[in-house]
Amino acid sequence: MVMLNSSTISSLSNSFVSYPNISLAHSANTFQIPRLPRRYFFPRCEVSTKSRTDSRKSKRTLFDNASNYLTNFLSGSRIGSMPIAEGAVSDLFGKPLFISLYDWFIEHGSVYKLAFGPKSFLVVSDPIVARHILRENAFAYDKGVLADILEPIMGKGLIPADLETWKPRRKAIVPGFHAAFLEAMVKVFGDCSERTVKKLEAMLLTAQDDKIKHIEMDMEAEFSSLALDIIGLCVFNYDFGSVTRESPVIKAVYGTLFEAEHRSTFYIPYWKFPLARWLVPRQRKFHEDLKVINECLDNLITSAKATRQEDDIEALQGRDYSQVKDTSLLRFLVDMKGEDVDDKQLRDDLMTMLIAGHETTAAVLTWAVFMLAQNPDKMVKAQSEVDVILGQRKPTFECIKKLQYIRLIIAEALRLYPQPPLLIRRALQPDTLPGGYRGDKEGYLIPQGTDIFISVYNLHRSPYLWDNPHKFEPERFLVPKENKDIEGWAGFSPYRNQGALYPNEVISDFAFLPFGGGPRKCVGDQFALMEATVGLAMLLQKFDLELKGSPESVQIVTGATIHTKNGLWCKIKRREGIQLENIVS
Ligand code: HEM
Repeated sequence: MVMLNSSTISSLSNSFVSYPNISLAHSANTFQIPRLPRRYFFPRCEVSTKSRTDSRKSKRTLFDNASNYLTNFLSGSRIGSMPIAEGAVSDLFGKPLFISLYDWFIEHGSVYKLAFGPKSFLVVSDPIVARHILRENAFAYDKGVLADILEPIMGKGLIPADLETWKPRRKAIVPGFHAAFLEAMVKVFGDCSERTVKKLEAMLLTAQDDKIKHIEMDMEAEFSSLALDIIGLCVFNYDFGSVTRESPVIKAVYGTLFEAEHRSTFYIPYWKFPLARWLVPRQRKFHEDLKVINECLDNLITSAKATRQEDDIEALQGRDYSQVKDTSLLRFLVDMKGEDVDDKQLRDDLMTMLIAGHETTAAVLTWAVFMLAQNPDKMVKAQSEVDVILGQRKPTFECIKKLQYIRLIIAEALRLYPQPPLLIRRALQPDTLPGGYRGDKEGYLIPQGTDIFISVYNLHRSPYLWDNPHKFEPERFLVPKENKDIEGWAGFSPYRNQGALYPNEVISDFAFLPFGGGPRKCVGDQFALMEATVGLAMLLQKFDLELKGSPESVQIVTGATIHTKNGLWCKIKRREGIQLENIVS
């Protein structure tokens, strides 16, 4: 998934959006975008622990109130009465945008307007408003600037697709993630995770020869390879084998991901300049990478179409999924239609899955290990569960159902580090947002073209919705959160009472929405959750993990996902008494 950060905010103002000027609440000293020194034009922002000054508060003057009033009057809407976080651009640098948005959420409330220069953005950290935008009035919004960034890479794939393209494609793709398919995919998750485990084991054995008891590994890089292999096999039945080797296709995939990330974090939409693709070296490389992947995907599509499996088609049409031999999504999409699917559309769909499903899952595993390493008691608890449920076996679908604590660790990692931390929408028509739980109870009328960030990060760490919001407590999902104060929010019911394997946005009434919600909710949610559960369980089955340095030394950067600046370096030891060679299916 691709998210926006500070500099993309600026690129929004750079023209590809036609947006009514809904805020006049900036003054000369806050409108600094054009004067940014060049050093700010870098793609990533590091977290800074430096506390923010309160200077903005004092800048809220009569002028603000007047401009609020004027905006209100001019737009004929109530948006002007919304609290405003007005920014000096410098506020946004030195830490990721989503962290700044959290500070402003605490200061200004759960729906506020972020005014930068001539642009305003609504920042939503309210479950009732999020539910309205994502579910109740979902088709009144599109993906706004996100679609502009992703379209050159994903074409008309599901994420950037306009509503007309999206509807039939979503209908075609969703059955490919049917429970019976997922059950079959669990085997792929186990086989791929086993490769990672064996790689670590082989390195440990070599180290042992030199009397070294542990190895030091960047687990973020390992999870990235693991997730790439899994997505390749499950989506288009292609074995990248990236855990153990490099190839031009793998390099091209990483190159493309890097470019997607760079675009999401750069000030100027440079890829839109007419000659950029020939003149700018990184653009040339990007187009070469894209060509390599597209050729690979085209070959896979041609081959899938040429080898249509009659039995599989019958089984698919009779919904007898257990009889289907090739469970990859590509096979499903080709066979299910029973007729030629437009190759370009198919390629866009596959490319979207590749990008949407790769880094996101790798990031969940990364942050789960990061948190576990700081909570050794919880690591021991998780390992005990793995020992009891799995012993020395690889997980099956039935085992996943029993690995409750591992599942909750994955959910808790997603709560603390949602991927992406912001969801992006643009109003296609005027809309009335419901009243939030803090601030204005009457809600706001927003004009067409309003750009919105739904801050999943803020919702997941909201002190109004969670006890100890910043603490790693997987057990929290077992306890109901009674709601006495927030009108219109149903509160939180324990996930297991609802028959769900994992907590979700429904049981938390949009307080926990790691996969979004409503019609454009992630199609791969169960896939990703099970994949992460299997990967984590198999790692803990064999190894103890410790952070190599202090937790503070693991710096956060944002791009496509929340990830680390220099990797998640861990010390890895084999667990006492565990013999890796004994893994059985
Ligand atoms: C932990 C891993 C993952 C996370 C956290 C995640 C998160 C999300 C989120 C938040 C959205 C909604 C975006 C929005 O509303 O703007 C989304 C959409 C989507 N995701 Fe995922 N995702 C993950 C894994 C996957 C996987 C494994 C796949 C496919 C194999 C996938 C495919 C998609 C697609 C196609 C969409 C667009 C759905 C639509 O617009 O209809 N995701 N994802």
